[in-house]
Amino acid sequence: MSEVLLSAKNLVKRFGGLAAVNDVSVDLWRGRIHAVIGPNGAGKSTLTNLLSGDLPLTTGSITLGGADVTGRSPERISRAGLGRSYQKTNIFLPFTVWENVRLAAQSRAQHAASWLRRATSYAPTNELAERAIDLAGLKPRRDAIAGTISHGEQRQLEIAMTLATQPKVLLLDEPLAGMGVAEAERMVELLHRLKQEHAILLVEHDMDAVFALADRLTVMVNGQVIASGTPAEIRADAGVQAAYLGEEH
Ligand SMILES: Nc1ncnc2c1ncn2[C@@H]1O[C@H](COP(=O)(O)OP(=O)(O)OP(=O)(O)O)[C@@H](O)[C@H]1O
Repeated sequence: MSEVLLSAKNLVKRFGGLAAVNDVSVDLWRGRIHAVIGPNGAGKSTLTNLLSGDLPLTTGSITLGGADVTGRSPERISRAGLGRSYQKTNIFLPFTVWENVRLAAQSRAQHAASWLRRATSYAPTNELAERAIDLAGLKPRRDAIAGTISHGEQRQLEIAMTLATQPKVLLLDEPLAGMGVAEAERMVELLHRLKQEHAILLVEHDMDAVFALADRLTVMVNGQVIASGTPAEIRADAGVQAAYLGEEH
């Protein structure tokens, strides 16, 4: 069933005199992919950093799963259900796919007395890791060393590591960057699968993928939203064509 999992209202981020994000509001729904597009410097990464708590807001508010998470640390926002994949990879290359995902799942399960627990009590963490690997389509590569798998598979691994923390909302920053055609197609299929259970915010430069995937789009230029709507509405928007899409096509 569709529901708003994340709601950001009137977000502003100023760096000195520059409003990198200027009065941006966005709702993320379970079952929908919401893409944010715009030219370089539009404020897409800054917006993502505000939603994840990696940057403090100047003003604005964010609710996640109904709870007000405004001003919370990235760790607390993550625990409240937000999962984020970073452009820069967090993968331990000498470890296997399984070990990487297991560590990600474990990082969430850890608490002060975890060193007292018996190995058998880690079963739920193992299950989480197995499920995340399966969902990310990496089962055949489960025991491969992360440094030996393809670039596309490493991006899938980052998503599996994010899924292992059981997020409700996924923020994906350029998941298709540097991918070949076949890898990109696989990632598009994966994102289609993931949206069934998650709300997804997608920042991506590959416009073919964006228009194939997005249910809603927000177009940013110079920190501001110049249009928001369905892919068909955005395609038909004269302002968007002039400000952004016209540059590309
Ligand atoms: N930490 C910072 N300090 C000062 N200015 C910043 C900082 N981070 C970003 N900016 C500025 O904010 C504006 C928005 O940058 P941002 O990286 O969010 O854009 P973007 O849309 O993600 O661009 P790209 O597509 O190139 O990644 C730019 O003018 C950038 O120079």
